[in-house]
Amino acid sequence: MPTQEHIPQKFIKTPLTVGVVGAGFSGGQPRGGVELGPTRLIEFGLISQLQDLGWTVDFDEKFPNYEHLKPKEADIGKLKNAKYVSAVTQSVSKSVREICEKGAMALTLGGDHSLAMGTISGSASVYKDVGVIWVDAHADINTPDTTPSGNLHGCPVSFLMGLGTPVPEFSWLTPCLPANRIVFIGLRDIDPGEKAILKQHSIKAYSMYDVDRHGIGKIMEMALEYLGEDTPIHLSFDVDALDPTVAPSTGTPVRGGLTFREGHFICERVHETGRLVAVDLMEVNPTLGDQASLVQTVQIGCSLVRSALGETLL
Ligand SMILES: NC(=[NH2+])NCCC[C@H](N)C(=O)O
Ligand SMILES: [Mn+2]
Ligand SMILES: [Mn+2]
Repeated sequence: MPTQEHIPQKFIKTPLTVGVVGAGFSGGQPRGGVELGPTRLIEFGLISQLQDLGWTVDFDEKFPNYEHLKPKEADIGKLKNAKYVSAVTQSVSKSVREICEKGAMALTLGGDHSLAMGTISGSASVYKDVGVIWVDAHADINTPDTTPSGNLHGCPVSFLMGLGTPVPEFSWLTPCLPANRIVFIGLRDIDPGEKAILKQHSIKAYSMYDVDRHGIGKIMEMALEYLGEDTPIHLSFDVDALDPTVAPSTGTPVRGGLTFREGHFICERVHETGRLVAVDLMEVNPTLGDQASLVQTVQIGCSLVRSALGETLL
């Protein structure tokens, strides 16, 4: 039974359907455990919570297992696991595209943030003018040339934009995200090469300084105005955007992050536009920290998704 009335959705067909991609993949970074994110989110009741909000949930109980895509020689130069990341994100891209083609909302549960190469290329193949709201402590815009770590979860945005030296193994990923179709919110840990890229391409980015200065309400109005009135929106939410006291179980925590309410407000405000077409919830690593940290982080993951799909306080 729907517990509340829905804001009219401009791009999603009724009856409202959400297609869930459980992307248990950790190859874009070195810490194990983030591949268990989707399993835990679902164990904590996410599917039925979305049904309670009135959504039809299209979800294949058996998670896509990506092991069979794992090549023997995975690295390419300093890019760690690049062949593996390429194969998995290509598969995720197809899943997200198929969901969007049906007029359903695509919800991808990560897994590490390299998966966004797949999710955003998938949504952008259906919605050509999609605007991305990227909520993260990090900009994830290192190129193969600038990455200090070689971890591809720090690189998806540059791959989607086609920046830096092309990597032949990623030739399936044609640039689909112009620099003026993304807004960052929550940044506070940017590598020098990333800073230069953000400047050079005049990319719209709100750091935690900006959130403190203007307040999250104003930041969201500016972000939405920047992307335009009619544009479909893809929300890519890295749980490490939240302060580590709020969401501790994540691989690259950075202090000084978004509060519980600021994180939820972003999701609520995006829902309210009626133009959300895809959501990513990334970097929940239920193996980091103690039991209380795990429960707290997984629960907040579920509630962020609910807010993006229409849960309201009143
Ligand atoms: N999705 C993330 N948590 N990304 C963290 C990236 C950290 C760092 N900038 C790197 O390139 O390695
Ligand atoms: Mn991050
Ligand atoms: Mn990220």
